[in-house]
Amino acid sequence: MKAARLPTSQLPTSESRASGSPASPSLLWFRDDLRLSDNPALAALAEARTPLAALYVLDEDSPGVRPLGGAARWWLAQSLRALAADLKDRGVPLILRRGPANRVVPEVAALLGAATVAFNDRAGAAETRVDHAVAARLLSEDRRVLSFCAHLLHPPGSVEGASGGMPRTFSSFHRAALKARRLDTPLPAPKHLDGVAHPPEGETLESFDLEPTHPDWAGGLRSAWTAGEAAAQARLAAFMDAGLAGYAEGRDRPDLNHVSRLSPHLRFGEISPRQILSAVRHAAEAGAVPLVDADKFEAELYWREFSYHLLAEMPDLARSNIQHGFDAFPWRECPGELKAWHKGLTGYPLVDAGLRQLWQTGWMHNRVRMVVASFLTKHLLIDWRSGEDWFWDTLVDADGANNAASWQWVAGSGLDAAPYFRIFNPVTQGEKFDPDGTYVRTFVPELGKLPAPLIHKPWTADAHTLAHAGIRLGHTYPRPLVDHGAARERALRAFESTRK
Ligand SMILES: Cc1cc2nc3c(=O)[nH]c(=O)nc-3n(C[C@H](O)[C@H](O)[C@H](O)COP(=O)(O)OP(=O)(O)OC[C@H]3O[C@@H](n4cnc5c(N)ncnc54)[C@H](O)[C@@H]3O)c2cc1C
Repeated sequence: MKAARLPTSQLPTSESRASGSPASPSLLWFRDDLRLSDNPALAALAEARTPLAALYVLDEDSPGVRPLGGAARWWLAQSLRALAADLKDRGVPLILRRGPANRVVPEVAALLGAATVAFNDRAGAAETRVDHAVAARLLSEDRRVLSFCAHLLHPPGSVEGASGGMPRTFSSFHRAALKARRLDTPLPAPKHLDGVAHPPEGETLESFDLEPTHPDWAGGLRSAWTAGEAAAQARLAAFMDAGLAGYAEGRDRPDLNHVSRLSPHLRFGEISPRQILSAVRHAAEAGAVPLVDADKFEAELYWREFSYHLLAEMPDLARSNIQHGFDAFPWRECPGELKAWHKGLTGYPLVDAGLRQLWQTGWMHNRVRMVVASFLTKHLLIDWRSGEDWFWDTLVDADGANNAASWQWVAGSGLDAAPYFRIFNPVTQGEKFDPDGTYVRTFVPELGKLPAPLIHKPWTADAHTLAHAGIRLGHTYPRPLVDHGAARERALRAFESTRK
C-alpha cells in the first residue's frame, strides 16, 4: 500500500510493519474529513481492497481538546448522518463511539481485528497529541497505521520564508506558499469498497446528543444549510456558476451573493481545499472566470492556510495574545454591553444585522465579522476572547485556527494584524457595503421602512420619519450603545498603552 502523490503526515506510521492476512479488515477513522472523495486515507484503504469499517469518535474527554460549540455540534450531527448514508450506499458501516480517542480507537480496532488503521491529520496541539498516542498504541499492538495530510494545501510548518521559519506577514507567506504550490488532481471517491460483514457495535447518533431539543433553536440553521459532501459539492458548483465571477469586488458586499459559503463544509472536511482550488484554477485557465476573481478567491483560501500555520506555531492561539504588548491591555468588564452585542441590540444597524444573522443562521459575512469584531474590541473595549468564545459557540464554521487568528487580527494583537488605529466606523461601513440597506432590512426588520440614506444611522432621522417607519428609538430599536467619535478616542487612548 502506498501513499504516492499525497502529502503524508508527521505521525509515526508503519509502512514496513504490516501484519495480518491480506483479507484482514481495515479501519478508517474519520475526523475533520467527512467525505469520500479526495480522502487520501480512504483511497489508500480502498486500493488495498480489504474489508473496511469506518469509525467516528465523539471525543469530549481527551485533555485540551476544545469541545465543539452549539452550532458546530448541530452541523456535525447532519454531516455524520450524510456520511453514514454515503458509506452505507457502498456497503461500509460507520461505527459511532464516544470517549477518549486513545482508548476508543484501539478498542474498536481490536474488536474488528483490524490489521490497518488509517486517518487524515487534524490541526491543533491537543488533537495531535491524541493522534500520536493513538498511533503509538496501535503500533504497539502490531497494527499498521497510515496517516495523511488532507485538510490543508500545505502541511503546517511546511511554508517557510527565505531565512527559514514561518513568514511573518500574510503577503510573504502567500508568496512563499505559491512557490511550493502543487496543483495535484483531487482523488475521486473510490468506485469500489468492501464493507465488513459484522462490524463492532456502535452507539446511535441520537445518543451523542448533538442537536438541541428543549428549546430547539436550530430552525434557522436547518433553513439555511444542508450539510454533507453532496451539498458541499453542490455549493461549490453553484458558486462557480454564479458567484466567482465578480468575487474580487463583490466579496465585501453582504447584500450580494458573491461569497462561496463553503466555510462550514471546509471546517468539517466535507470538501477539501484541493478540490476547491482545482475547480477555481481550471475555470480560470478555461477563461470561464476572470483571473482577478480566481486569484482573489485563492488568496482567501491562503488566509486559511496562514491561520493553520499560525496555530501550529502557537497552540494557544485562542487564549494568548500573539503580540505580548496586548497582555496589559485595559479591557473593560461590562456584561450588559456584551449581552447587547450578543443579541444584536447595539443600536448600530450593520453590527446588529451581523450578530442576528449569526444567531439565526450560524454564519456571518466576512465583512460584517470584521465590523462586529472591531465594534466589540474597539468601541466597547471588550476582550477579543469574549468575542471569540461567542463565535465559537454560534458559528457553524467555528474553526480553531481561523476564528482565533481572525479575532486577533481585528483586535490588533495578531500576526500581521490590522493596525490598532483602524477602527471601523459602522455607519460608513454600512453605507459603503450595504448601500440600499438590503442586508440590514433582512436581519433587522424593525428598521425595514426607513429610507436608505437613514438606515445605517436611524438616530439621525427626524421624529416624523421615525413615526412613519413605525420606529420608537429606545423602545422598538435601541439608541446607539456608545457614540462612535467618543468610543474611537477612548480606544485610541487605550491602545497607546500597548505601545509603551
Ligand atoms: C472575527 C472573525 C472570525 C472568523 N471566524 C472564522 C471561523 O471560525 N471559521 C472560518 O472558517 N472563518 C472565519 N473567519 C474568516 C472568514 O470570515 C470566513 O472564512 C468567511 O466569511 C467564510 O465565508 P465563505 O466561505 O463564503 O468565504 P469565501 O469568501 O467564499 O472564501 C472561501 C474560503 O476561504 C477561507 N477564507 C475566506 N476568508 C478568510 C479569512 N479572512 N481568514 C481565513 N480564511 C478565510 C474560508 O475557508 C472560506 O470558506 C473569521 C473572520 C473574522 C473577521
